[in-house]
Amino acid sequence: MAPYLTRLHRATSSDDVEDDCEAREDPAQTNTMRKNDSRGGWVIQKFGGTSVGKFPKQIAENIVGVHMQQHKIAIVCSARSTDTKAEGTTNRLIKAAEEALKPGSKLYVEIVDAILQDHIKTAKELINDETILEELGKGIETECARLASFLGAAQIIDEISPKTKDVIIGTGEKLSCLFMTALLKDGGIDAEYVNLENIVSAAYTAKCTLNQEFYDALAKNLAERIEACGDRLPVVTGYFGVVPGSLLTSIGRGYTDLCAALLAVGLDSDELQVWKEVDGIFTADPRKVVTARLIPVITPEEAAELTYYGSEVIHPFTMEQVIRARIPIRIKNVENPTGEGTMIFPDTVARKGEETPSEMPRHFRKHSVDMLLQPRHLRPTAVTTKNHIVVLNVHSNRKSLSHGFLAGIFSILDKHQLCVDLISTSEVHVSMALQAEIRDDAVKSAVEELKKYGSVDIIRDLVILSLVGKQMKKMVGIAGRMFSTLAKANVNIEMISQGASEINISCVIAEKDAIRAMNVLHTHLFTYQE
Ligand SMILES: Nc1ncnc2c1ncn2[C@@H]1O[C@H](COP(=O)(O)OP(=O)(O)O)[C@@H](O)[C@H]1O
Ligand SMILES: N[C@@H](CC(=O)OP(=O)(O)O)C(=O)O
Repeated sequence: MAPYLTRLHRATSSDDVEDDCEAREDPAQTNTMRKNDSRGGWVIQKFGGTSVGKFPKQIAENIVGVHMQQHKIAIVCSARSTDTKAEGTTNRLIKAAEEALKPGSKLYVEIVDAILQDHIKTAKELINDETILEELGKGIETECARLASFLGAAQIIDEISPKTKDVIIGTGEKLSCLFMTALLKDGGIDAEYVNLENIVSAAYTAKCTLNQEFYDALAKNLAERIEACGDRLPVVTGYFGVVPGSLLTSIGRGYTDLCAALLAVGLDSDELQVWKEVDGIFTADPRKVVTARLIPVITPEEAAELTYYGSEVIHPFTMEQVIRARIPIRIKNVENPTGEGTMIFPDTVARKGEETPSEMPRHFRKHSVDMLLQPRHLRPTAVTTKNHIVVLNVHSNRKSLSHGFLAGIFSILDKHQLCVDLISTSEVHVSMALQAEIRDDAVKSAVEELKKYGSVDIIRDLVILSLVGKQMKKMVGIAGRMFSTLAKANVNIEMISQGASEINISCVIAEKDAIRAMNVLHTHLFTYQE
């Protein structure tokens, strides 16, 4: 048995962790700590897992500590990743859940122990105050013990439902926030750990769907919980409990962004800041295109399109919530806190079918008049690629009418939970591009079933290459220039899709050509055309 399981005895629920933290507070000490009592409005700061893992001191001292001079701050954190997200706590927790389902496997105990050791080691390295460190150690051990017994129970009953999986991954955000709360207190900031695992009532989840009504109610609950912190700085778990459907299946990875967005809405914040390890949104992935430039302002539609097509800068649900409430989102870099970052900002022109806003939203008036006045040049906003794509080509055997043909194909994809990123059809032929990285078994099973509609071929090792930009609808011939530029660079195009969205032109090309294709498009299409 892992050492923490023998040492831990009393606490079985995470409420005990919070009770412990409350009970041990020394009033004399908290009186001398810095308060979250600025007269400015609320700013919500979201920190991703790799930022909390790599730069916790920088966050506490140079970001939270500095911004609380001007604003009331609430921070929302994801589970720690000390190196990459792929090796981070959330992925380890998902692995632990899978292992628990293997009869007799005890690997899940080792994974939980590794998570525990990792958090304890970092705590010891960074926290100086003995009392704060001891309290944090207990909190970490309690959470890990609870998780181990939960996984043990799952192994006995041989079942982990999607909701159980949500509870398991939630441990990552709880550990991360216990740690950040302790670190802030150690640095003299009066912080309060806010565990959201019970913020959604079970009654609500049973009868509701994940719709706007649900988000509105949740935003209100979140705001009430944060207001209850008074002048303590809230450190909020990006995990917000069991939601209708399940967190992983209905919202997906990156849910902390959405949590921060709802909090920003509930508190009617001045700004939502999403802190990352990149200066903001660039005209192309800066790791792949060295000449990529930082984009100062981008519309929510463009940012969402970039996220769907491979530049995963922000969870797309986030934008909708925050922009509905007309709150600006700013992407900023934890390694360069004074940089301006990228502002996600709706233009004042109405979208199709929507009313033109009669005046600039309140928060924008204050922030960005200068930016709005800057001329926008006629050029695409960004180029992006989405990796690990397969294309399925289905040629009908003409045994059903075309409407039945497409309906049948989509019901098979739905059954295997496969999501089509791009599609191109004729009456008897359909080509679909989908992401197959973690769903390869599902793709294989779907292909077998699709054969009843005709011959199916599958092409692998592809990427979707997309040009994204609001200005493109005014740029006559942009699609032609995109494809002729690719042709001159000898890049073969497997499939084209244009027109589904007027701000995106996409095609599918071989993975081996991806970086070269992005670079030639960036060189040839991203120069100014006044
Ligand atoms: N257009 C883009 N602009 C900025 N970053 C991009 C873009 N496309 C892809 N990226 C990549 O997205 C990553 C996002 O930043 P990072 O803070 O590391 O992510 P996370 O918060 O998910 O850990 C960066 O590594 C960057 O290279
Ligand atoms: N831990 C979750 C939540 C999250 O939002 O992560 P990040 O902010 O690091 O993308 C995940 O890995 O999906």
